[in-house]
Amino acid sequence: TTVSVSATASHPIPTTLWGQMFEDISHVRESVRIFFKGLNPPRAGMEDCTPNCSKIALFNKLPQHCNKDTTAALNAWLPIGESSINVVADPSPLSSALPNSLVLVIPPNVKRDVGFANTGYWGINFVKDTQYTASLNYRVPAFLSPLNSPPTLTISLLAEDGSTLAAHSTELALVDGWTEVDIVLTPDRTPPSLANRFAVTVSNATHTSPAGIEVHFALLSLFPPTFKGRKNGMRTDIAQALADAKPAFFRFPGGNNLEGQTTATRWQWRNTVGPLSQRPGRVGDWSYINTDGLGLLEYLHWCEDLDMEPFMAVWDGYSLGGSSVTGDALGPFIAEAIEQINFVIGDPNTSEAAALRASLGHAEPFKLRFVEIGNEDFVGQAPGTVASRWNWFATNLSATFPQLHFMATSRSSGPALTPTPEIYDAHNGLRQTHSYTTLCRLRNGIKFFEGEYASTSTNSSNLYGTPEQGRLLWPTVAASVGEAAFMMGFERNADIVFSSSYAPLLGHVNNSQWTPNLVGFDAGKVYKSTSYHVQKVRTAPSPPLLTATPQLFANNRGDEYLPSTLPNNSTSATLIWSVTRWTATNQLIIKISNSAAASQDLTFVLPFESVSSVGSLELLTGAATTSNTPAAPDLIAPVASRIPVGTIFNYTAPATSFSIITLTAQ
Ligand SMILES: O=S(=O)(O)O[C@H]1C[C@H](O)[C@@H](O)[C@@H]1CO
Repeated sequence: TTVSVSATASHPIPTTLWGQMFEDISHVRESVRIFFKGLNPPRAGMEDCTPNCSKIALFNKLPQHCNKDTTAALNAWLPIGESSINVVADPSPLSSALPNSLVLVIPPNVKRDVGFANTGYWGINFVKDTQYTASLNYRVPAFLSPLNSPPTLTISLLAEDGSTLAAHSTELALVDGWTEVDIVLTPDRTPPSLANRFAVTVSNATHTSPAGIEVHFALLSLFPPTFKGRKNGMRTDIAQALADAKPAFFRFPGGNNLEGQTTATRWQWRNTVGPLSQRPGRVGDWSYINTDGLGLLEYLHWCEDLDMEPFMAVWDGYSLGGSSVTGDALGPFIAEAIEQINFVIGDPNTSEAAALRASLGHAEPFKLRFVEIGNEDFVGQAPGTVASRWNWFATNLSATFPQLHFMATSRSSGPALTPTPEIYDAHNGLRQTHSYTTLCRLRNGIKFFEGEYASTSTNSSNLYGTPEQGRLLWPTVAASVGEAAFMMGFERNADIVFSSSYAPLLGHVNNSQWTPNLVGFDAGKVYKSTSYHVQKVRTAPSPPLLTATPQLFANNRGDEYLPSTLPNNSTSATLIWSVTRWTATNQLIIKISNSAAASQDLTFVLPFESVSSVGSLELLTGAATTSNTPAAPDLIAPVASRIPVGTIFNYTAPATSFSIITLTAQ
């Protein structure tokens, strides 16, 4: 195949082309940050726990949305010694948002320590000399019978064999009301496994009260060191992996998890900001409870810390259960969206929501240009309701915030919306072989955010089935090579595709509601998939450096597109390429995706006077069905090398491979 390249760029590559989308799916929101968090009380009449609830366990919210006295409310909680533990609606709760407590009952005449422990999100990773920040609240409803000395409260980190890695003891305050304990625990060694525990015990509490003595606990949390030291921040290894992919934007809070199954259980920004004790959490849309310990302000800090701009969604009246609000009834929800936006960009002197932001330490507005109206507002829609809701939201929000760009999330093919959307967030599931043609959209002034795509299955007629039906558990080399081809379609169409993101971004390997995911993780490690290696994209237009750890799309976005011989764009095509240029350094970036089972030869013809004689090659290849998995996390990684190039040069793309060739040409 001969590829002739034009020296005249057809269009720029937008800096927003590559980014990340995030939502609380597969337990990412909590376990990427906290080992476990506050126990939260069930509000009256909360839904019964679904079986999955037992998977949520950890200290988080579990009990909040599970009726008390249920085994689900105690999952991952273990009694220590001759104690019994339970979750109750506390008559004197820590806060109205958290009306439940975990109750430790200390029986009479107990001789040994009693208490409870938590096993974390399928384990807890402790490392020697690392500082873990523990916090809890307790109250002793009825004072212990007069004792010769006050009981001792001990908070400790335990290894699988029960040995103590770190511990801190304080006197149990026999006062009416809640006492907060905040301490730092530093393990004196690294335990051999992840099967470790966070433990709370009470000693020296001997008494003779036949019914036993209760100690109530609430809002317990344990934080590892966080990315950039943010309070209530992100686990450093996961945040670093995401940062290394140099995302230009960050879409949040969903995805399905924005929508709620009902209007009442939608994501509500105000319930996700302020002190953790004031965050009631909600029944999320992926079969488990969201504590909302990671809320709107934490998302915005995340954007600042990774130099990403927010693509923030507002709830638009439609919920996954099929209920939708339309017409005048949308008023309160439009007001809620206006306050949410004002929390991000408003003036603290004129907006209460902006003043709340200032009171939480960020007086300056955050950077915000793009706001999505809902998510996938085409699923199960009563005809036309989305048109009505879009009209209400787009009309009111653009009148209030004329500087913002609003994205529609219904299908651009219909129903017709007024006002005409400037942008649609299109979602493309992809089969294993790229569907390059999908991208040839109408050019009618509309811009596209390819907001969710991934190669999900080897079965093009069943993209979201079971593994037996072809669904991928992990990205495979073939899937990632297919995505690379699809992504080159974004470059070729970057005059109308201004942004794109793979979905889902993250998934806990011990309990995912979706596969494949770009980055997997467990309590101790991060697993970078073959698709993650393809995704890494730089935002800043600076020359790609042949770094020690080769990056693929990262460092290789280029800032303008050079037309070249168009590849065969049938869905059976197996050889796709694109050429972009860094104008600052006259470097060409040639990307080639070969999804065939055999290598394919290409000849590049470059219309430049002088071309470097040696180029850098970053190559991702391997057996088509291989994946990086927890068992073999680094099986497939990009390999950097140098190859001969020139004004005319040949390149053989290996079978099932994605290649990036960088050279200088002027
Ligand atoms: O079942 S789907 O609609 O395909 O769910 C997809 C689309 C939705 O926005 C996101 O939350 C989810 C996983 O990426």
